[in-house]
Amino acid sequence: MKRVSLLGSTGSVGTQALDVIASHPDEFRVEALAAGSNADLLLEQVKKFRPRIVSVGTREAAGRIRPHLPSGVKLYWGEEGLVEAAAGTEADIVLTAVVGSRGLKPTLAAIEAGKTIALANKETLVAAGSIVCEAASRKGVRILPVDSEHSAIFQCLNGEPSGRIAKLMITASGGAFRDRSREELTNVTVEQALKHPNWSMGAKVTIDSATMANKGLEVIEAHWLFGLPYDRIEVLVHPESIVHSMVEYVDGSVMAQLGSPDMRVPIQYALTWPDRLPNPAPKLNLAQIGKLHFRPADMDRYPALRLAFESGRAGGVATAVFNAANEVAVDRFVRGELPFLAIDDVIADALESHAPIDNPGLEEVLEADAWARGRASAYPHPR
Ligand SMILES: NC(=O)C1=CN([C@@H]2O[C@H](COP(=O)(O)OP(=O)(O)OC[C@H]3O[C@@H](n4cnc5c(N)ncnc54)[C@H](OP(=O)(O)O)[C@@H]3O)[C@@H](O)[C@H]2O)C=CC1
Ligand SMILES: CC(=O)[C@@H](O)[C@H](O)COP(=O)(O)O
Ligand SMILES: [Mn+2]
Repeated sequence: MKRVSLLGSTGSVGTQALDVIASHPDEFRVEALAAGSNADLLLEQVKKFRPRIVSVGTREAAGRIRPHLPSGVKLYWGEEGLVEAAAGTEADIVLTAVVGSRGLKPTLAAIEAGKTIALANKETLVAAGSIVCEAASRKGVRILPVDSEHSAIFQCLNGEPSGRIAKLMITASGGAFRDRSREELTNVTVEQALKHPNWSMGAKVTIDSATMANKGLEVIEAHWLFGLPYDRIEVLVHPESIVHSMVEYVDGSVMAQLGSPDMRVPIQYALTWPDRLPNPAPKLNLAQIGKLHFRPADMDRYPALRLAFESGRAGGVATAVFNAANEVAVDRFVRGELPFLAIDDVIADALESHAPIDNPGLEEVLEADAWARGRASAYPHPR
């Protein structure tokens, strides 16, 4: 039986992870659940999965949930609560499914405590890939990908050494506005941007899909997970989201992983690896789908993707700046403070004006993240 701590249990990945866990009750036991403010759903989850530790985002949320918790369940809140849920239990594996670079400290704490990481929270690797990977390798801890593309690559690699890989091909749906030109994006609404063509996901990653900042984050995530330079990571627009990514080997052979666009498959694979178990996701019917399409990603159409490659190549704190500026820009777009196209401008502005630092330590990454948040928050509101 694997013992699991789940960070972000009330979100899209979190709830699907609990579906997977509930469908294999003899395989998993939930040690900790951490969420932000959705106290009602968290309480339901606590009653069903009986974790030993629960954490919520704020003191207020803790006050709301406290009177209803079963006896014996320890309650924490805030950044320290996330760290406690990640590292303060007997869990074997920590599934990190919070949004944003707030996942960094708990992930590092879990690694230091020797836990296997099932990583959905890609922003953590983007903000501090070298620090996280150094810690994981020093502690002998595995980071198992949950993100669908990285799970696909992990499955295609199947343990092959990196010397045999020619390149990674990461597929991208093209997001909510893939059939529009850039000129047609001037007045798009939040509601339109939240309509992903293939996946049902949380708001932030759905907006990131529409700008392709998500693919940019995933390119950087792949660089750290699989150790390939950026010129051997390619992005292909694949509108059907059936091929989740591919690996080309040095002999020209290409391995692809296919499946219905359903996150329960990669979530479960990270939890059961190296084993596989039945999964309730709909099975693929290729005869019904008939055709699959691929085209190169246009960096002028999707500046956030170009900026992600540039920040990845620049290294140091540039990717932390890219990520933090994007988080703030998306939040400001969702709150109606900025137009959709300004998201790219906010990221570009932060990257142009940041102070580069090579080989940053954790404090320097956190400072760069905070600086970029301040810069992006002050980016002028259009008249
Ligand atoms: N959704 C998907 O299919 C995929 C997502 N990912 C990645 O996985 C991560 C999660 O995405 P997704 O599930 O869509 O996001 P959601 O927005 O659906 O969920 C986010 C989770 O984080 C919790 N949270 C928010 N603030 C805090 C806080 N301060 N402290 C603790 N928990 C907090 C939320 O709690 P609450 O709701 O209670 O406030 C919620 O449980 C992201 O990094 C995303 O890029 C990767 C691949 C696919
Ligand atoms: C399901 C998943 O992994 C998301 O990150 C997905 O990749 C979003 O789709 P696109 O970014 O390809 O639109
Ligand atoms: Mn993905």
